[in-house]
Amino acid sequence: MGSQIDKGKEVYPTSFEVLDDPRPDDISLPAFMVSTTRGFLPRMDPIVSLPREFAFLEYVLQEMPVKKANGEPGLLARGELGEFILRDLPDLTEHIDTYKDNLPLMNALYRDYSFLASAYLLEPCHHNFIKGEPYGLGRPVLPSVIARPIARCAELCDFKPFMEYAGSYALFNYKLLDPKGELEYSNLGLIRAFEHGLHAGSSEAGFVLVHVDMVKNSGPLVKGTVGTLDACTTEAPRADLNIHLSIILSSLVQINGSMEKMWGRSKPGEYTSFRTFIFGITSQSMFPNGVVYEGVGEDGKPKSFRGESGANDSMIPLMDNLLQIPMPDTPLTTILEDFRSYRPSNHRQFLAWVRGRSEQLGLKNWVLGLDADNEDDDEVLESRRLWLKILNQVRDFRWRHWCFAREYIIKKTSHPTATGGSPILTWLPNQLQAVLDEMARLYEDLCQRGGDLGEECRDIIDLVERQRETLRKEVAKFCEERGVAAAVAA
Ligand code: HEM
Repeated sequence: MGSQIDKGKEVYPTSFEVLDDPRPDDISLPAFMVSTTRGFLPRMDPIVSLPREFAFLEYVLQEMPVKKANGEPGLLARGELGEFILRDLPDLTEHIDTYKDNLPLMNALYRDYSFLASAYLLEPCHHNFIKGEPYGLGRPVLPSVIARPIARCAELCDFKPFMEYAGSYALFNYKLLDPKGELEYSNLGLIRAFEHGLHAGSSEAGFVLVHVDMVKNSGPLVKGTVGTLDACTTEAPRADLNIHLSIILSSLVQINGSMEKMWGRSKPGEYTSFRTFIFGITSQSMFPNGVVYEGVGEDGKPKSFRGESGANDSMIPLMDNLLQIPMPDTPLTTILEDFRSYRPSNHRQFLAWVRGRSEQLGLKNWVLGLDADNEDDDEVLESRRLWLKILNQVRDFRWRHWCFAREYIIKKTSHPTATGGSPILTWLPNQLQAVLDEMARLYEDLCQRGGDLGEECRDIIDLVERQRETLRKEVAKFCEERGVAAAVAA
């Protein structure tokens, strides 16, 4: 990564090395580095076995789930995890430094301690939930036997000392059932779970593994993005740019196709029960005063972190940055920006580089041919169609996502905040609305400039108009029912 461009408040790296070879055996590099082959997945499949010094940690994690791998009820089912940890878990922090040069292993330990931390903090809420009561309060203090080691691993891996989406719950938590087999859905299982996730076919496993299955397709998304940015700086014919845009488009079609399978792989009626364990501290009623990390830091002040959320996945933010999708200046967008810090640092830098580069090059105007009138008209028209179709995939993702939120969460619980701490009724619509607006605005502008964008783009824009109206009505209805101020403009 090169030096930084300071653009107002924002600082962007001026260069970034995307790996072609993810170097899976190199333990000196962080587990998460962006590549054109594995995209945003870790460079290697996640580490499953821990060194012998951590045998007790492994034992607790296997005893912990509501339903253990052998089908018997575990510590969380009996409400005994907290007591067990306080009584029996040794402080293993000193052993971490023995392995500190092995960064993928540090990532595995970070994952494992973050599972233990969330299970410990939220165990009381789980028991309130299964009695049909509100979540009540989580535990306000994380004991030093968890707080010290998670803080150390997180420091070494550059994560927050709390469960994250990529580094822990989702992207570093799958294993190949047949280690010699392929990375394909039928060959995937979870390494760690809270509820029934150690069982194939459970909704908890399906929820996590659909994310993995989608991100598996992100290599071409990365490759197409880099190719598009490069095409803007070379004398290559515009047809080359259109090839890179087509690669992005087909990758997104695959990603959305995989996402659609969520409905069957993780049942809407079963989501809220394992979800209890992935809530964060920030903006949650369960932790009104934050959480004290015993034995960490000098001041003993409570800490607060956002919870695990797909919002910290990097694929859609990559498109937001490349396509320069304008987000409204609202407190909801501030949350979107805050989510940026909950990603592997290499993902963060890549996204910042794409954002800076796209703006610096004036990519949107160039791809859409808005500044020049001496280019090959057919190829420019094709670039415009591809840009709209890529935006349409971002819309498709966010629309489906709104449907997930409606069916898996809003209709099942009145808890007002999502796991990442965003307001459940208004936050996803904030970004979906922004994409719909951008598409409608661009289409109108491009039509005024002349040239036929074709039947497919006309159909896309018809759908955009219908969804804008449906979204507005749905959000208004839910907000009225729950006494929340609607954020999606009429
Ligand atoms: C049953 C399925 C799902 C549910 C119920 C769900 C729920 C949510 C919720 C409530 C949020 C709001 C942020 C927060 O946590 O505070 C969110 C954000 C997000 N989730 Fe999911 N999610 C699901 C599946 C997925 C999948 C499979 C992905 C794939 C990577 C994903 C990626 C995202 C992204 C990118 C955002 C940010 C959206 C934006 O920028 O507009 N989610 N999710």
